[in-house]
Amino acid sequence: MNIENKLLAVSNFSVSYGDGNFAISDVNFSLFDGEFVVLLGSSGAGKSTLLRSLNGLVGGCSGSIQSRDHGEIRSCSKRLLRTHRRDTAMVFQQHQLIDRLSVLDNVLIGRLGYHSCLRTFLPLPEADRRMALSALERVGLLDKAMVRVKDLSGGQQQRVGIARALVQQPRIILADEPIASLDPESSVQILSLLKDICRRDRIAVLVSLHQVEFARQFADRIIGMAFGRIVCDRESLTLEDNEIHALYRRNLEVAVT
Ligand SMILES: Nc1ncnc2c1ncn2[C@@H]1O[C@H](COP(=O)(O)OP(=O)(O)OP(=O)(O)O)[C@@H](O)[C@H]1O
Repeated sequence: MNIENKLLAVSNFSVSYGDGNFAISDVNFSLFDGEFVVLLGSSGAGKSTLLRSLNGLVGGCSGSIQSRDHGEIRSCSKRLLRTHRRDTAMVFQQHQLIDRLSVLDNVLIGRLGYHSCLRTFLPLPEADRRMALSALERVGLLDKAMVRVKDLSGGQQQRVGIARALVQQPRIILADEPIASLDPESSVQILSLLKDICRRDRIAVLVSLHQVEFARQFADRIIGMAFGRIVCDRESLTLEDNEIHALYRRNLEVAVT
């Protein structure tokens, strides 16, 4: 990887939620332009905490998260942090959409970071609406633009979440178990969409998953976590099955002893 393509560098990063335990412990890794990285690890390994930390959403941290574009995000100004969050879109397991709003209005929420608070009380510019419609076309939901989100299936709702992320025009997409509640067919559709965005738009995607087979199928690189630590970080093709299964065995062994 070319070092100039390094979007984020995470060094000696730890998180404690204040109970004396570390949810993340001394983590080091980098994220590069246009790569598709899967975070694997059993429940409680620290995947969500890590993803949320990269967007400056978690307190109780130590260490460094260095952004190529915005510098050290743990100590940057509020203005820079807002820009970093705009450049770092999130896709959530439970979609985090507003049920009573239309699909289009939910996607437009992704544009709010480009406007002042006052401006957001007015209808957003036509250019934003055009961008939102084009994002909906890309995720295959243009015909649902005026439908309320609550009337969509789980897979369709997740595609709205991805369209909302797209209109942020991010450099990075962080997706926290985006297929956790979906059937296998919808899961493949969502991961294929994220991979296509990653490849065609050169947006780095960091996604946490529990499905080892999907990690192998889609990831350029797999980062394995156990007990808040990174225990492997390799190109997915070079990772042996036993290394992946060891990630899950560790938890089992602790549970049994
Ligand atoms: N808000 C919180 N307050 C206190 N502890 C927390 C909080 N959120 C997470 N933790 C703890 O931090 C550790 C890591 O949790 P995290 O949710 O990051 O793991 P995960 O790998 O995403 O798990 P899962 O796959 O089940 O979502 C766990 O021990 C969890 O109990």
